[in-house]
Amino acid sequence: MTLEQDLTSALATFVAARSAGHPVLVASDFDGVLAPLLDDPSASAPTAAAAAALERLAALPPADVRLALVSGRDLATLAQLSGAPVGTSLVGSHGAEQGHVVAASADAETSDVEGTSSVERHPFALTPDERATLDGVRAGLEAVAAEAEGAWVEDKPSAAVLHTRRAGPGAAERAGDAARAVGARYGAHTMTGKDVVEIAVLDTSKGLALTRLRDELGAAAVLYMGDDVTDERAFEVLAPTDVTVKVGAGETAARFRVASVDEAAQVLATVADLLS
Ligand SMILES: O=P(O)(O)OC[C@H]1O[C@H](O[C@H]2O[C@H](CO)[C@@H](O)[C@H](O)[C@H]2O)[C@H](O)[C@@H](O)[C@@H]1O
Repeated sequence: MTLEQDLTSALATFVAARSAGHPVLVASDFDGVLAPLLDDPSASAPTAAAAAALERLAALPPADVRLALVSGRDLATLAQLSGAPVGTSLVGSHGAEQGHVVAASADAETSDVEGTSSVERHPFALTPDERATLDGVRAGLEAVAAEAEGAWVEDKPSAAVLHTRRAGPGAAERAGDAARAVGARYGAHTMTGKDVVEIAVLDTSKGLALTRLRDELGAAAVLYMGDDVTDERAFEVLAPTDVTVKVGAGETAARFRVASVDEAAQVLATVADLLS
């Protein structure tokens, strides 16, 4: 598989931007980019090619390249399902949660399957008001799901998500509208993604999270890949000199597009090649 020439050239320019104290930042969404979309979110996993490319990037000197996953998943689930290598920065819940993968320790909160790595989380807590709002939102979405066969609700630390992938098209649309009405009733923050409506009690975005990460790391340039509407917020904050890649169909602010998760893994492998 070969990437289009313009994208390959942009990746070469991207890696060349690094300088002393200013690594490049390779950041990616998880679902639909590293992992194919599935009916059961708990079964998601990176493709073998994506996992191999992440490992190669993580093994390179941090002075040259830093790695980040920026996801709508809650942080613990993202760490567990992605198997992200030690050194990876993690952004969960669309920016509400942050952490990074470290070598395992005895008091680890979240460990990988082999117990070789764990996640160091930045402190995270809701106020009592936010907690009460989240409880109301969750109950509202449960009521919506009860009326739509196949729909169900995913819990996150700062949000609840109505999933409609397994509902029929008409039922999914009605349930989505009802979920957005729940969000409006509580004055919460509503995000519509692929067969999901997420109602969050914190106002965050992948764009804010990526900007914060870029500043923290002093990144010379950023590569970001995403497939969903929520990734547009990340594409929009990046500069024309950064590399933004939309995976799959749909309108986008990204500079480049690849067709599939396999091509997304190829982008990561190409960056690893260029830096090796
Ligand atoms: O930002 P991402 O890493 O892309 O996470 C976005 C959402 O991913 C999950 O839902 C999506 O993937 C599921 C598994 O393939 C699929 O069933 C669902 O239809 C997709 O929307 C996750 O469950 C959500 O919480 C994330 O926000």
